[in-house]
Amino acid sequence: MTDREKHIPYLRRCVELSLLARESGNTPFGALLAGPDGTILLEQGNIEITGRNCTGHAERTLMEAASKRFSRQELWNCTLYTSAEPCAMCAGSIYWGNVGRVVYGISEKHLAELTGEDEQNPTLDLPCREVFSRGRKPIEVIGPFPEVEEETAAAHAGYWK
Ligand SMILES: Nc1ccnc(=O)[nH]1
Repeated sequence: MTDREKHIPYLRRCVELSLLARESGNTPFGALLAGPDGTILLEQGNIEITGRNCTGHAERTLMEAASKRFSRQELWNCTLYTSAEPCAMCAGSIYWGNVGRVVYGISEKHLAELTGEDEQNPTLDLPCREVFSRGRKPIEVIGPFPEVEEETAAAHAGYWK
């Protein structure tokens, strides 16, 4: 198995989490935190609607939980997996939370095509690599993954107006 292939089961789990979020009345996004040995430490779906919280994106909510549970040094050796590329807010929380690696399924550009003109997700056009490039530490970013594009997009099918 190549290093790239090792990420795919985690991204598939993020898609499952995105579907669970959708079933629970939220937008279809899911994220998880994996430790240095690949153990899944935390899982999180989007909670912005049921939580009535505009910052309830899956990744930012995951980072809040992660920073309560783990030290900054521990988080630097962890990987945040997410169904869709983190927005600028979530990239900020990953940066401040000190997670060293991000792996995502579909790009923000692709997400913008899926969400279209829907006011509920006015997708930003600011790739997370650009956000991290203005920072003071080298956060590794891997994505998009064409291998999971279809199933990730399927979790959004019929959701956005
Ligand atoms: N990548 C994401 C975009 C929008 N909402 C989320 O929870 N996650």
